[in-house]
Formats: sequence, structure tokens, C-alpha cells
Amino acid sequence: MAIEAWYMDEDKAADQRLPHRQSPNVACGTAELQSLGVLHWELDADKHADDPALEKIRQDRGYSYQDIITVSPDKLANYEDKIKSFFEEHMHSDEEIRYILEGSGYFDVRAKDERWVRIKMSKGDMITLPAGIYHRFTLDDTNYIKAMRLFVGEPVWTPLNRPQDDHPVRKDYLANFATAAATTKA
Ligand SMILES: CSCCC(=O)/C(O)=C/O
Ligand SMILES: [Fe+2]
Repeated sequence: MAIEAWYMDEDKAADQRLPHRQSPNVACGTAELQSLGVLHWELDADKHADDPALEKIRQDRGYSYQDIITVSPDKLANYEDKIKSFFEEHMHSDEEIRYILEGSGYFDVRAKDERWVRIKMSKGDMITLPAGIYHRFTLDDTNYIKAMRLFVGEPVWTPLNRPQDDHPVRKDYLANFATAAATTKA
């Protein structure tokens, strides 16, 4: 099944964990996500410990590191701070790769015209966000997600909060994906 994504509404007052769909819904398809550099796979999460399909992705893309993070009020140290930091608009100097093993949540990415696209992530979804894309993450109203984090080489989790106009990785992202995404604006 294709991943589900949609353009968000503008209701900044409502709980970030709600879907924030527009009415009627404005979908964002796989091709559009790909044009932003966002890739998706659907895997069998119950087989994650020994899965040739996962192994092939790891080999093909050079994902040499992996660990597992659980985000929930009772499982994650400094939960409130972490949740806040995940939801700050940011980028990374490397790809962000997440494979959902249990639970669900949302990744939001900036589209070419600066609108937020919300990507629904559930068990079995694996996603890569390219280096330099502005994004954020929130739990949904179930307040629980368990995800595998993958990385090429030694992991660097540091979020680089917007604006990062002069960061070479941001410049590369804009060049590679020819986005009209504006600069500055925090
Ligand atoms: C689903 S893993 C938690 C979110 C996260 O690790 C991250 O870096 C968001 O940008
Ligand atoms: Fe991130």
C-alpha cells in the first residue's frame, strides 16, 4: 500500500498530534514525495530481526548502523524536551532513516511551496528524508512509536534548526531537488 500523506491545515492552535487534514483532504502522492527526495518502503516489521528485504536496502544504501528508539511518555528519557525538539522545524547534515516497528506517528516535511506535508507512519513503514530537507516529527494521539534508526557510518542525530540558509547541505538539497522552498523564515 502506498504511504499516506496530505497537505496540512493552518490550525496552529490545535494539538500537533491530530491529523491536521484540510477539508476536503488534499493528498500528496508518492511521486510528489519523491520529488522532495522522500523515499518510502513497506516491510514486514515482524521480521525485522531477520529480513532479506531490509538487508537489501541496508546493503544498497550503505546503512551500516542501526538502533531502536521508543518514543512514549514512559519509555523515553527527557520525554517532554525530546518531543519539543522533534517538533522544531529542522534539518540534518545526513539522511534521516526510520523504520516503524510498532505504533504510529507523523513526519512533516516542507513542500516546494513551503506548505507542510504530513506523512503518516505506521508499523512496517520505512522512510528516508534527504539531508537538508526541513522537517519535524510528532507522535499521534496514541502517544507511542517504536522505530529502528539507521545511518551511514557513525550516527549524528543533531537537529539543525531552521534557518540554515548558508549550510552547504541545505544548499545542496535545494540544488538537487530544485525546490522553490524559501530561505530564512523560521
Ligand atoms: C520516530 S523516531 C523519533 C523522531 C526522530 O528521531 C527525529 O530525529 C525526528 O526528526
Ligand atoms: Fe530530524
